[in-house]
Amino acid sequence: MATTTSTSTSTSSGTTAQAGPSGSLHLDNLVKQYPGGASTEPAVAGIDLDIRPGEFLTLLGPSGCGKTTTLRMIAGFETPSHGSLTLDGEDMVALTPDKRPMAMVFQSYALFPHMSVFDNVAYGLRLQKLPKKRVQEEVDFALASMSLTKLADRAPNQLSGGQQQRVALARAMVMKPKVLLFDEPLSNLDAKLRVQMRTEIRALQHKLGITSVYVTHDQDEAMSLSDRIVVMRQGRIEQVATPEIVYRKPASVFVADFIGRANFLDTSIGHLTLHADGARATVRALGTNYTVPAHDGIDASSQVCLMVRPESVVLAPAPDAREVSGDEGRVLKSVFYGAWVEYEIETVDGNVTAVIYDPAPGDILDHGTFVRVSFEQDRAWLLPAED
Ligand SMILES: Nc1ncnc2c1ncn2[C@@H]1O[C@H](COP(=O)(O)OP(=O)(O)OP(=O)(O)O)[C@@H](O)[C@H]1O
Repeated sequence: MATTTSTSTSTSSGTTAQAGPSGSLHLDNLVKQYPGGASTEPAVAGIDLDIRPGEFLTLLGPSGCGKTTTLRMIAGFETPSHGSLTLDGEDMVALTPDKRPMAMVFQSYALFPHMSVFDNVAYGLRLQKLPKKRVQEEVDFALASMSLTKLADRAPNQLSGGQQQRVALARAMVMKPKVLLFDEPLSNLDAKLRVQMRTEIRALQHKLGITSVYVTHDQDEAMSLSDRIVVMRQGRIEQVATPEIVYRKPASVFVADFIGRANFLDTSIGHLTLHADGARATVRALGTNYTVPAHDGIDASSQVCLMVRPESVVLAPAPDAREVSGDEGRVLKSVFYGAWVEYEIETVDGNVTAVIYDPAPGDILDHGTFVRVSFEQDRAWLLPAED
């Protein structure tokens, strides 16, 4: 494990590991119960995950759901109470963090304050007693990759937060780990820098092809960085899928609510059919019948709710409408954000949020305006209802 205090790329036999196309992580029923009494729920309550070589996987979820504990078990900073963890078939649980071919990037950067940028990045390689020339070459390359060459002689306290995090990244990548672990690395940076850094992290990870596990509670970060997202809830996995699937076909109301914004409309199933590309159900919503894609965990008698993302809501003029009924609703609120307008509309099924992108000049609906409200049925998603 490459951190400020230890090194990476050594295997259990103590030999130097070479970076390769491998990096297949397997978590099997991983449990962590912190000491604190039998009634306490485990922090991680049985996680199964196959992380593919070169994959960028993000653990996402609300505070306290067990993301960091899972990452720390992978790193070796926490010992699992139960379950197994292997990397390319080799048991990791038996190995101390310094023996795991992994490197971690922390939220706090964790740089040595008394060392220059160059020495911070060179630290792990020197511990491995690599020849001086090789250390120079490897560090030069890592610094150049992170646009840090000109800052090589500076101390960490002479750098901005973004630059310090770049040094931490360079220090991790120079060790050529099989797995890179990220613990909310961008949380201390301002919003603009976070966006810039995540682009850099993704580009670097693509280039190096190192299996990466990233912890965040920022859904934009998860969506923009990940090959797959693991949404966690109370120590368990709620869904593992690509960002698009997690957004369009969330496994639960919890996931739908956590990722992006959504309207949830109470409805019931009129008819349910199975197709090659999944289930479809006819439902009644906003005074109209729709045929919508449906979660495969529901049957004709399930209690369901319909997820409609705000950008899938369609508004049309309703000049003759005088009250909220059928598909006719009334604008309660409109907020202009420049690239889009957000409306809150009173409908027969409760208040609905609609987002209209690129509104025409002068085309913003006033409070009290009546509109026909519908949605793009292929973009809706029928889910099991949740309390
Ligand atoms: N060292 C510890 N001892 C006891 N309980 C702990 C310890 N570390 C974490 N916990 C508890 O385990 C649960 C999961 O914590 P964890 O830090 O893994 O969550 P998280 O999803 O990373 O949260 P956050 O986003 O706030 O960092 C929480 O209930 C937390 O209070």
